[in-house]
Amino acid sequence: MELDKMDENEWKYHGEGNKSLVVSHVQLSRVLRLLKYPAEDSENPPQTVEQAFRQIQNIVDFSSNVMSSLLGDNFIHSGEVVKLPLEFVRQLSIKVQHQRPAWRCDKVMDIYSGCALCLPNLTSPILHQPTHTPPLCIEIKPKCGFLPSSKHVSRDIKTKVCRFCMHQHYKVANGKWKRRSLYCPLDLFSGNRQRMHFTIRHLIEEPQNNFKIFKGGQCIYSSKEGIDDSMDLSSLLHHLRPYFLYGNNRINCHMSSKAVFNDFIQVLVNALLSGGGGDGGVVTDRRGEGRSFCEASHFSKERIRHGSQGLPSDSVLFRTLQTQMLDTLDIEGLHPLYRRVEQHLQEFPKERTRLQIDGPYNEAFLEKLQKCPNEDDGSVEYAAAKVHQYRVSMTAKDCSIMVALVPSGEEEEDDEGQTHLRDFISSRTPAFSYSVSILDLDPKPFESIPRQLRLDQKIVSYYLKSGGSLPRVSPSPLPGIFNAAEREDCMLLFHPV
Ligand SMILES: O=P(O)(O)O[C@@H]1[C@@H](OP(=O)(O)O)[C@H](OP(=O)(O)O)[C@H](O)[C@H](OP(=O)(O)O)[C@H]1OP(=O)(O)O
Ligand SMILES: Nc1ncnc2c1ncn2[C@@H]1O[C@H](COP(=O)(O)OP(=O)(O)OP(=O)(O)O)[C@@H](O)[C@H]1O
Repeated sequence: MELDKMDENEWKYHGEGNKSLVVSHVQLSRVLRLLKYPAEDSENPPQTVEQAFRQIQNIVDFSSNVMSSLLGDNFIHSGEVVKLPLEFVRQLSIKVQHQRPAWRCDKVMDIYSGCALCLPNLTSPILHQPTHTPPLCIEIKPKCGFLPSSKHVSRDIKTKVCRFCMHQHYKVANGKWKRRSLYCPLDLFSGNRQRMHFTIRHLIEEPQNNFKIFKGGQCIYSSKEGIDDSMDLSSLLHHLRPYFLYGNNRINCHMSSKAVFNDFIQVLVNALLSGGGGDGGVVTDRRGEGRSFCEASHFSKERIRHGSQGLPSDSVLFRTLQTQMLDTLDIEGLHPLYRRVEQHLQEFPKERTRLQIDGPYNEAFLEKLQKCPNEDDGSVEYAAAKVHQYRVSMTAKDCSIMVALVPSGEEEEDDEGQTHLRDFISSRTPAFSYSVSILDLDPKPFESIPRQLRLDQKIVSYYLKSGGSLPRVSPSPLPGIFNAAEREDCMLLFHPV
């Protein structure tokens, strides 16, 4: 890729979140992640070129020096900052505009700085030959997987119902989504295959911004407001079926929809529980079962046939959960420490640098949060270290996991000669090679803490006010594939491995 000869025709819209817009190269396995600004700032860039460059370099440093050490560097691709020709960026912005979802257009792409983050395209991890089956990539934004146990938590409900499940009520009431998702992160992070299987079905039913599927680098399944969901599911089934025809099925070409989805979910669960992130231990997640069950989950505990195995300590889910759990005080216990730092900075603004409030995100930063004492000694250093820990946990609560699956025997080297696809998932289901990555590991700003407290209060009060603690009704729009009987007894669909 020659940066001085960039051609917008070689790039296409790939996706976006709240802060960045991503374009992918039509041939190379590369993406560019560009910053976004509020639309009202579109006439005047809110930061200088140097500031934009620093912001993206901070993202790279935070990912490679801090998050990678906590999550396992084999899951992380930090990328590099690139400086692009401004004309290319402007043409690109015009080209992608009509493909952007309307609800994301309150922000515009940064066309002023020319700075971007260049990353491997995790949705097309290998340069597959057209004759080979394209890889399937599944992106999950799992959100917070534990219930707080901090003594600072003022509302009992927070220790019983997880933040995601409570937040769903608030999001639907505010019109962010039309329907509640019945996905529960505590089920996904449980390590119990039945619970994981059950909750992934709910991700498929109502993906919102938590679930996407790519085939050969193209998004084939995601939340699309206004589109008939059952049509979307039929089309997904059409895409998935060829991957799951095996043994006798390959010969007679028949497999029920239910069996296709079951096998797909089973392969995904296997990949999520497989190792790759570190020391290779077997099972070390010792959370008490009581604390790891959300009372709003639709999965009933009585259904558990096999006791929870916990998460393998080198799995992506274990590493993500451990990092999320650096939030030991809950936002309610953290906020007074944030105020202590804030007041200190008002008095001594130059201390911002020494306390590394905005970075640099280097080894010293990592050491500060890892060596933070257990007891509060009243110092600003203690408060800053707890805030650092909390911000790292926020990143882990908001990141996404990408699982790439390639039917076995089709793994190849990528354009850098690296073989990302490792191990082998083989059981009664078809065999896949896989790779697991974590994306969106940006540092959360220091200033985001007060917003976190306000949002927490709003979510909890709305949940209590709206009677959200009542048993949840299942509003399935998808008869035929996920019908009521299936939901009632997901156990019938689950094949233990
Ligand atoms: O606060 P939350 O839990 O709603 O998370 C925000 C996400 O909303 P979600 O609930 O996942 O739909 C939100 O995602 P969406 O824009 O809703 O897709 C962002 O990821 C936001 O992070 P940032 O401000 O862009 O760095 C996220 O904000 P942070 O809390 O990570 O700052
Ligand atoms: N390296 C990558 N390879 C392939 N696709 C990617 C990559 N990075 C991001 N994407 C895609 O682009 C989308 C938006 O990227 P990302 O989540 O980083 O944006 P964001 O604005 O930081 O999100 P958020 O709303 O969580 O703040 C992702 O959901 C993913 O589908």
